[in-house]
Amino acid sequence: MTFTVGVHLERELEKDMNAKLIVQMDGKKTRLLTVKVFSDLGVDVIDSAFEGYNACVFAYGQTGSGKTFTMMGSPECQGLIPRICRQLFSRMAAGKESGSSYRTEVSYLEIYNERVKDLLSGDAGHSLRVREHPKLGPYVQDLSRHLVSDYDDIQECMTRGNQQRTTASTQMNDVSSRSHAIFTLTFVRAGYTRHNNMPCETLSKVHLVDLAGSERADATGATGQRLVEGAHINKSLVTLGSVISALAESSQQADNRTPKTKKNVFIPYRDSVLTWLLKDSLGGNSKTIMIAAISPADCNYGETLSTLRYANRAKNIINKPTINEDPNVKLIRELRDEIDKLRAQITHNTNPVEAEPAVLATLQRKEAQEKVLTEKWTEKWRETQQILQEQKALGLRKSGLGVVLDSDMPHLVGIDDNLLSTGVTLYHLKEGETVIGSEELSPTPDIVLSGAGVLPLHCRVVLREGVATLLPAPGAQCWLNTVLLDGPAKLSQGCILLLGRTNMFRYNDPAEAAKLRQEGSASVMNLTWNLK
Ligand SMILES: Nc1ncnc2c1ncn2[C@@H]1O[C@H](COP(=O)(O)OP(=O)(O)OP(=O)(O)O)[C@@H](O)[C@H]1O
Repeated sequence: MTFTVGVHLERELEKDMNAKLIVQMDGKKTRLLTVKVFSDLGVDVIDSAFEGYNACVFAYGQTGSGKTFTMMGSPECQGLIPRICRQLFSRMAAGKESGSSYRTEVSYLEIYNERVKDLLSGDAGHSLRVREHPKLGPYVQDLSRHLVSDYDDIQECMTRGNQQRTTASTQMNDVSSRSHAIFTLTFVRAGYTRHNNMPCETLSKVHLVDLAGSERADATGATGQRLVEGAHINKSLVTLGSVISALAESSQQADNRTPKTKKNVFIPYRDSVLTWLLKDSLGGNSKTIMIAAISPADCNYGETLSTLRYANRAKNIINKPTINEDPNVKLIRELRDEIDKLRAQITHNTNPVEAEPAVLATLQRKEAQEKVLTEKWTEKWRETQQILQEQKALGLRKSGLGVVLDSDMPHLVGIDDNLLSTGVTLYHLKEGETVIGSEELSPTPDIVLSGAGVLPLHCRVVLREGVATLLPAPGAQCWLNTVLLDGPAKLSQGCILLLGRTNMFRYNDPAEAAKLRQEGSASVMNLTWNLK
């Protein structure tokens, strides 16, 4: 039997939709033109984040069908997660130019054998508890969240998390994911609208989920640990299936115009950690996309059919996404609306004359309220941006087993002579004056020291145009490179300070150090110290 397949765009509907030809037939050859998954789905996710909607993408399919390849990809061919992150940051860069500000945090977890593990904490072996907040819904207690300010930061998180993820070799896939992984971006966008200078602040949560693959034990040849993992994976995927079916049924009922036939559909979110954590994404306030990954092989016919049935049911779910606006910003907008109406009322003088003083008084009250709220919001956002800049300046990053602090601000690093102390202390010096003393001083000094010989006001460090000068308080013991100071002294890169009898610090000035490195004189300076 022969089939003839004609491929051409002829239906008016297809033409009206500007559809493109993606299947070409040439004799017995069939050519499928590349379908651009990122432009189709990824861009929607980024748009949603910028508009303040929650979004979720999850890849579902049997083991080895390409879920991880679709979501994460490889260094040569990036998947949806890195592409979405990259594009998000390039859009942010454009937005910053037009006055918007952003705050992005990342968390990355895996659900392995029904236990949640933080892929970005130093202690990934430790399992975390899932709890439910009455308003905000399910969340993972103590999950680490990482501030990221550019694509490099986020890429570092992805790489670190992927290295921690549980994978194993099975007969179906050399590097099979044995866990569900959820990469979450929490994205805040704030600024002022151009046309009426209104504060605006929205928050969006974007979950990017790479599910573990469904598998048949006979096909994967799993035994022992792999079999246990497979059982957990399958159980949570069955629950996901039940949740999807129940939600689809509930959505169809909501569409049904005869309310008498409606019954409450129970959604078994809590039957698995995966569905519990994705509760809002699956059936609530989120724009959610399911990617069905299927195998083209005939031997996987049954699994492929099952995946397509899953996807078909998921299609019927109707979510109710809403823009997550900051409550204060919403209040300011409502107040401004009221103020506009009151002003119009006074201008058009539609009310009886005796009502006017009352209207005026209300107007003044609302204006004062609006002013205070706007000022508070502006101050809060300014502080957030300052903290972000300071954290970026602090630049904590992991390097192999070590942690490196890339600070570009002048700072003091504590050198502790207490054998039992284990922490590392770093104090940034701010532009202007940094007050150093004990906690007896009021107001509290910027740097609080304790120990023998520390006066309430011990000294001040004045930083102006990159030059730091230490000014000892009268009678205070301030030693600079073993010399007791009797007046102001300029601090230079690498010098050692002893304040009181026990507080020792090294002063670092990254700008000065970079200059010295360029001049090649760092080695000379080191030698000088050693000789002293
Ligand atoms: N579109 C593709 N192009 C090239 N290689 C692909 C593609 N999709 C998947 N692969 C390759 O197929 C193998 C299996 O893919 P992947 O690990 O993404 O499957 P998976 O569905 O995540 O499996 P599991 O559920 O077992 O984790 C990998 O080696 C991957 O590089």
